[in-house]
Amino acid sequence: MMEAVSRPAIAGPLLLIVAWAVYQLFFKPSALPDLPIVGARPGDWSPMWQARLRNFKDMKAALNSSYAQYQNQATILPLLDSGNIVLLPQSDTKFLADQPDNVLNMHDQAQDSLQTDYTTMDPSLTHDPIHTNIIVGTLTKEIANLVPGLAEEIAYCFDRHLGADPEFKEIGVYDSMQHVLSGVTNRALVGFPLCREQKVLDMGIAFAQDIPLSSMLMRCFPGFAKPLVAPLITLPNRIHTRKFEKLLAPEIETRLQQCGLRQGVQASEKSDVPRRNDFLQWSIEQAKAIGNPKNWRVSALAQRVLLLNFAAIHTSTFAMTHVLLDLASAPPEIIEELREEAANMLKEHDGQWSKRGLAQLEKLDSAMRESQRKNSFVGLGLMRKVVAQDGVTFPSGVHVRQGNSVCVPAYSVLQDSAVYTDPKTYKPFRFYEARVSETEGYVKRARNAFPTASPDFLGWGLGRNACPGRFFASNEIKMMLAYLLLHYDIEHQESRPRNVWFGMNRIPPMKATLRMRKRATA
Ligand code: HEM
Repeated sequence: MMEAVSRPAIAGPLLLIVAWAVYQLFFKPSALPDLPIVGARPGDWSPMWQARLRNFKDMKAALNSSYAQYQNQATILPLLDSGNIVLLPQSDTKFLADQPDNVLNMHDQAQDSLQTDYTTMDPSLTHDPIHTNIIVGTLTKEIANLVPGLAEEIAYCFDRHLGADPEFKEIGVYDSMQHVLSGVTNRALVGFPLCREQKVLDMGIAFAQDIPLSSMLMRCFPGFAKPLVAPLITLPNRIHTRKFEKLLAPEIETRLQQCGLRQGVQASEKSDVPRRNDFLQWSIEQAKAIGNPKNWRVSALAQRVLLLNFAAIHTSTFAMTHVLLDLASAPPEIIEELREEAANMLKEHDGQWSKRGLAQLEKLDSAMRESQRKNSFVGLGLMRKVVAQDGVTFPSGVHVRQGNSVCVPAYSVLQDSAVYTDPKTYKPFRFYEARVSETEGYVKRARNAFPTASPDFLGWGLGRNACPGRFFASNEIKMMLAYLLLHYDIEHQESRPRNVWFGMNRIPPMKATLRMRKRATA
């Protein structure tokens, strides 16, 4: 062993790596402002590194102690896999959300956090995120037209994944909701019948799982080592992407031909070609309108669908899992009240699901928002990279230099008794009651609706980069929940299983189960 290490070919690079690590640890000049370090203790030999380890072990304690000790002051939050982040006080939230992309940049930050230059197969797609424009514009506008198809898919998926057993049986909440959401979401992304192809859905779910895992591993390596380790770490991402492309290719080719985007084939004028109304179709039309052939490559179109599977499926599955666990352990009359609200709405609309009908489910909307308040996966809000050459001075007085990352407390505000009374209790009608007491019209009432992003509620982000899929997600989840409550009984739970922290995010207990049975009447 020692003999091998003493060979110049091994000793040379080894020495370089050790020198680099020592420099990074002890001698590199800090670009960070001089602020209290969350997790550091007097007498630490390397406050940043020891704080990183402590914060990694107990993120909740780190956020709680920072918020309690330094509520009106910025701090440094050292994280094991994401470096040292400047945690600004909540009072800086609005300023942060209002800054343009050339001052504070969300995409640069996401590139760092998700390592998209390595974890996605075609990084040019995330550098030119035109799919986000479709989500902000077309998807949101088309919700009303999509609702009937989504309702059909919800019935199909619940039947498939929860079954029709009249006896109570144990259901893995996270897994079953992930499968249902994958089917329902892909109805809007790729349409019927592709959304019923299990292999398509499996690849979407697998890719959505690859990104967090591979990005976490990639973040552990210094820049120079990333290209060396990436081929191994991201092998599953590549396999799932290629399989997904292959599965979608025939459908994409057909649609490209219909749109006249294949040489020698005229756009189809035939009236028997059904008008598709899904994300894939909008992407092809968008590509045609932009006029750049790189956007209508089969791989580009398929990978944009895959990116949205990543953005949509985990987040919505978390939300659905949380609200089911919350409702199962709330007093049983809550479910009865929500069921009655849904049944009355459907009766009023001749048994048909519609966007207008869904908007009437204000109690259910409130139960969903309250569940997000209690459980949102967003531990740190509005994570942005400082890109302005001269850095940024925040209203709280701290100056942060270019290249550093900033964020504001999200979890801590959602749990703050000065903002939300009795924050530890799940109060399903908290926001409904606030909506009912808002006397000044639509805008104020909308403030308490599930998809509303606000400085006190950062579960969707805030400002120009706030989640563009939130209106779709909120209708989709609401319809799923209403359907589930109307068609299934959920056995009451004495206590709610606890959430877990995964890095800086909070996630539901993945293995939690609930007992459910199909109801005789709906
Ligand atoms: C309950 C479900 C969801 C939650 C809680 C959620 C939450 C979020 C959050 C916190 C962000 C970052 C915002 C920021 O940093 O300011 C985000 C971004 C994003 N979300 Fe969602 N999301 C959900 C569902 C969806 C769905 C269904 C879609 C698409 C159909 C979607 C598409 C996106 C996209 C494309 C971005 C990036 C926006 C950009 O690049 O500016 N999300 N989401």
